[in-house]
Amino acid sequence: MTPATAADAATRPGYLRDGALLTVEDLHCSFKTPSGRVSAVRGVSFDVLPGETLGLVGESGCGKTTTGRAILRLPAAQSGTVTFRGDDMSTYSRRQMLAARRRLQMIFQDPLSSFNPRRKVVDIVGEGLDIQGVRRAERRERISTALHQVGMSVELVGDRRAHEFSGGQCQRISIARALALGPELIVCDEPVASLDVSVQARVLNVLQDIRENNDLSLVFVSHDLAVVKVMSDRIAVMHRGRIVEIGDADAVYANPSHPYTRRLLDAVPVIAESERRVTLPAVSDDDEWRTVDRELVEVASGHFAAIGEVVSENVKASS
Ligand SMILES: Nc1ncnc2c1ncn2[C@@H]1O[C@H](COP(=O)(O)OP(=O)(O)OP(=O)(O)O)[C@@H](O)[C@H]1O
Repeated sequence: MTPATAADAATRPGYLRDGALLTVEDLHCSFKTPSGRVSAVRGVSFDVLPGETLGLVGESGCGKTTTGRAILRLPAAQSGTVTFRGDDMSTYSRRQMLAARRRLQMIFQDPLSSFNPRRKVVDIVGEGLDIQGVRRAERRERISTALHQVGMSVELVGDRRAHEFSGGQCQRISIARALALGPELIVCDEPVASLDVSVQARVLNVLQDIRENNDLSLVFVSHDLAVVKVMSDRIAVMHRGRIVEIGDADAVYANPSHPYTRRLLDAVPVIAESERRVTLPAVSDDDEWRTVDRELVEVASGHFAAIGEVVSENVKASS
């Protein structure tokens, strides 16, 4: 996106790039509370290229979730612009916003709070398709493909109710629901934070696979810099409603410029290259044993010793 005027060019942060799929500029969000207005997001700007993952990281309460939700107007920001494929969505009507949901989706931290656990899996995954008025045959096909992409079979799980599944499986169902519409970008809000340690890596793997296979862009929100680093091409570090540092994930990791980023990094464990690949057990009947990046397991858990024990036990049991 090119600035329209000289004044725009002067105020536009230099790190925003031409050709971005999503551009967020000078976003401000606040909430009315009994004790006054809380300013949650204070002038946040970033962009995401096609196929790129931007990690949005920072401590609890710094405004990550509010930023992620504002992209989809859940709720809308007080001011600022969100541009998708060159279109300023801040000016969209409800109808236009509904249509945009085909291209922009969101995955929430707790899957069970984002769908009715008593519904059948096919109906949960088909929710967005129903809202968009997708025809029956195409609906069936899309649900089947989306479930397949998260490692589930519509024949095996389609007619079962969501409450019959584990937390990790429910998160995979919610990923399938987002995928069914064929989005170009998904905002993932702490997608593994509510999951058991051993399941987190599997869900992160599913996200990486679908991202690669669908050439998807992700905005990946997490309080855990290590998880974000594994998932992201680029990282934006948020502190008290502002982005204090943004850049290439490896560069931010190797050479953080902000003291707050350095503080976050100090909490991240380091893993030797030789110990990187491990095999994880299946977590459900339709899963297979799978070799994953140990860093994913480790950073997802933050408790490497515990995971190491589980992994070696399972490796032993299988040999
Ligand atoms: N609906 C709301 N009403 C009032 N205040 C809110 C609301 N949502 C968020 N806030 C406040 O806005 C600030 C940013 O919250 P937000 O949830 O975006 O942060 P976060 O970085 O995602 O933290 P967490 O990971 O804990 O959710 C916090 O001070 C929070 O208390």
